[in-house]
Amino acid sequence: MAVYTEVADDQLDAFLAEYDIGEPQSCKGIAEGVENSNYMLATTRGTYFLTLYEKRVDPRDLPFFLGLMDHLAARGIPCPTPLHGRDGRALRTLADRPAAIITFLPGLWPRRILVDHCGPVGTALARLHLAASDFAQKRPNALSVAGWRPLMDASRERAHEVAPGLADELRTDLAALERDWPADLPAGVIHADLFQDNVLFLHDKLSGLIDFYFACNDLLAYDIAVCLNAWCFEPDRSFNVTKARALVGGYQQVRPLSAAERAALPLLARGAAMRFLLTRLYDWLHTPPGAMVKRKDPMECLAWLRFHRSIASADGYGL
Ligand SMILES: Nc1ncnc2c1ncn2[C@@H]1O[C@H](COP(=O)(O)OP(=O)(O)OP(=O)(O)O)[C@@H](O)[C@H]1O
Ligand SMILES: N[C@@H](CCO)C(=O)O
Repeated sequence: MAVYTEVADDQLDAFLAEYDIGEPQSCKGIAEGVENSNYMLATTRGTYFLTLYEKRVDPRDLPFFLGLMDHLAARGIPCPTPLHGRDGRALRTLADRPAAIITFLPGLWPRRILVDHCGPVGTALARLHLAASDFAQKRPNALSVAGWRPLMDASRERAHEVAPGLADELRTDLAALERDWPADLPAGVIHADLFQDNVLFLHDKLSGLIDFYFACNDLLAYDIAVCLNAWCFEPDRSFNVTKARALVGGYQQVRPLSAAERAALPLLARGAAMRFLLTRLYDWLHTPPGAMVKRKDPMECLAWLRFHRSIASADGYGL
């Protein structure tokens, strides 16, 4: 259960006294999620989402994440809005942790991805990119190509515990990605983790984009590449070109891709598969037994990576 930090009643009362959102009625821990402690907070005025940021979030990044949500919500993106206290601050301290209250969005994330989910996800992603284009704060992507070798080094010696020969297999991919990674494609603020559990739907309509805690500045097309991995593979790990067409089609209704972005998609998708493989591999090997963190399967990403390796152009995705 993702409640690492318990909040005592008097701590909550003192915290809420800084806001103008009524009296607390209940504050229930939310079991899902692994990074932070999350609570559904009901007050006499409404329902809110309270997060206490745990150790994997660098507190120095929080003004970027909260400022970005403010910026996007003000431009009509269906993302949570941070609540500001009477002193104007959205970020404060609760139970010795950095903490913030954000609006509670309606909807549920889709347990089974359908083609009909993919178009709206692409469209929402493109809108996010455009809406963030005048966001002033910057946050480099620590998990882009320059960050992959150190991550690999941290797992190399034990990678065979996950799959025999894994480190050797990844060596060639990593070298190719480092050599060919594009530098001159359109860049801006990206979500960087728009997986199915970060998109809410209500009555078949996209109702929310959440979890901006990997957002950063990077290539816009890389965000599409993340989504090709996250949304277009079936549980049997086969690639679904209909989903890819819907996703990229939805994106291009709002922001058409340049020829160079289109051409770069196979490499970017291979890179995105590498990024999630390496963080999952690291967590797999370094999470102590009994920890509350639910580990995700790195082998799923290896299947994605192998597929993208075999794709020569965007045509290979049915685009
Ligand atoms: N603003 C929000 N409104 C409504 N539900 C939300 C909101 N933010 C998150 N949730 C829901 O709360 C749960 C936990 O959130 P989330 O997944 O962001 O947690 P997390 O600790 O950051 O973990 P992770 O990074 O692993 O996803 C999820 O079920 C998500 O759908
Ligand atoms: N979306 C990530 C988990 C971190 O949010 C993954 O699937 O590995």
